[in-house]
Amino acid sequence: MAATNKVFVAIIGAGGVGKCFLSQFEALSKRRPTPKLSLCYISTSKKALFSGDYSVATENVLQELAASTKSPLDLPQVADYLAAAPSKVILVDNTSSQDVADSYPLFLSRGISIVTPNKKAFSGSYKLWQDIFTAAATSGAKVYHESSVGAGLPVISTLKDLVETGDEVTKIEGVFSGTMSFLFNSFAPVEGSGGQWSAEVKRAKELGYTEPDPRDDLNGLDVARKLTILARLAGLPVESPTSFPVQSLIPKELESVASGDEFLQRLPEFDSQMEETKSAAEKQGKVVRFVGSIDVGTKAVKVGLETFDKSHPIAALKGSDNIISFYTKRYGANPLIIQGAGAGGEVTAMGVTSDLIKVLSQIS
Ligand SMILES: NC(=O)C1=CN([C@@H]2O[C@H](COP(=O)(O)OP(=O)(O)OC[C@H]3O[C@@H](n4cnc5c(N)ncnc54)[C@H](OP(=O)(O)O)[C@@H]3O)[C@@H](O)[C@H]2O)C=CC1
Ligand SMILES: N[C@@H](CC=O)C(=O)O
Ligand code: NA
Repeated sequence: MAATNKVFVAIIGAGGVGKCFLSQFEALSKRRPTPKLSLCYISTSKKALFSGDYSVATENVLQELAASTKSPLDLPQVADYLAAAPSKVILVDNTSSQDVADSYPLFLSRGISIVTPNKKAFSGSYKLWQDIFTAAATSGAKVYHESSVGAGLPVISTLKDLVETGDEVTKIEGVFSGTMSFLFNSFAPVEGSGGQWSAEVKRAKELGYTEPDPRDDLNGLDVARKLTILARLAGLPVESPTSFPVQSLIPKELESVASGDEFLQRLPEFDSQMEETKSAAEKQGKVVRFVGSIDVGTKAVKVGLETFDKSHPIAALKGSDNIISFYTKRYGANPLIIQGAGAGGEVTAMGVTSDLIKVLSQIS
């Protein structure tokens, strides 16, 4: 393959993760002069920066974006614009948008590679999953999504390595949500009395751990999406994240509130419900934690609350830590375990940036 001396990068989404990605991208561009990384498009849901000569300055890009009078292009227009670029293009999707995710087959079929922390494409319908990987295989464009599970922790790459080297994954289990980990570690700690449930939820949002709408974490769907992705990579064609049992921590009375903000405002009225769950575990000398598991043999996937002895590694997690155990034929009774921060802008952006580096090494 002829060496490509320039690669264009398009970014959709400039929120908590997107901002951290931008600063990592700028530093990477300085560290790695070849191929030259050139920003050619950036947008939020309301504003965009792009130009006929495919050149967008990275200096003060967030201020320029905020001041821009240009609206984002429609997704098919973005695909046309990027496909006509005079060199290879990598699209970075830093949104949680289903519409953007649904367009991956289009982008990939036009030769545009994708890196993303967005779970929606890989945990939507099984058909979307197949369309994405078929489009990539056909066009040769690459698609990487390490931060869609465990943020920057090497969860997806490890599972792919296990499968591709011929190991047999029998079970995957652990704590897959940075938000849920933070909430239970601070609300029901192994030592001390812990905080107020609703106040901890607000803190998790302020710290950038939650999904844009924190109800997507509390209803268990975020963990269900991650398990759907891992199950599919392990060889189970799970149809969707709602095709197996998922426990929601949304109080019944708040299921139909209109917005995430109203939900957060009213959540303190229901703190007693989580206090009861916590006390029931305490009476048995245990703590409660939100976990998930995939049993590959029986095809059973589940997500919900479980109680743990205080000495259990899951009970002893700190901050937003995830812990993910892979049980495989080669590793036998002692699983391969990955542990560390599972949410937060910088650690998530790190997974996106490292995916970008992987794609660069394959297309340039
Ligand atoms: N936060 C974390 O710790 C982790 C996050 N992730 C994933 O990373 C992604 C980003 O999360 P986060 O940065 O926290 O979310 P934010 O809500 O902070 O940012 C989302 C960004 O995407 C933009 N956006 C949303 N929809 C569209 C659209 N249709 N077109 C263009 N731009 C759009 C928003 O623009 P506007 O502001 O105009 O709405 C905003 O700039 C999500 O998929 C999340 O699941 C994964 C692992 C960990
Ligand atoms: N909201 C998610 C973010 C990472 O995927 C979480 O809390 O784990
Ligand atoms: Na990861």
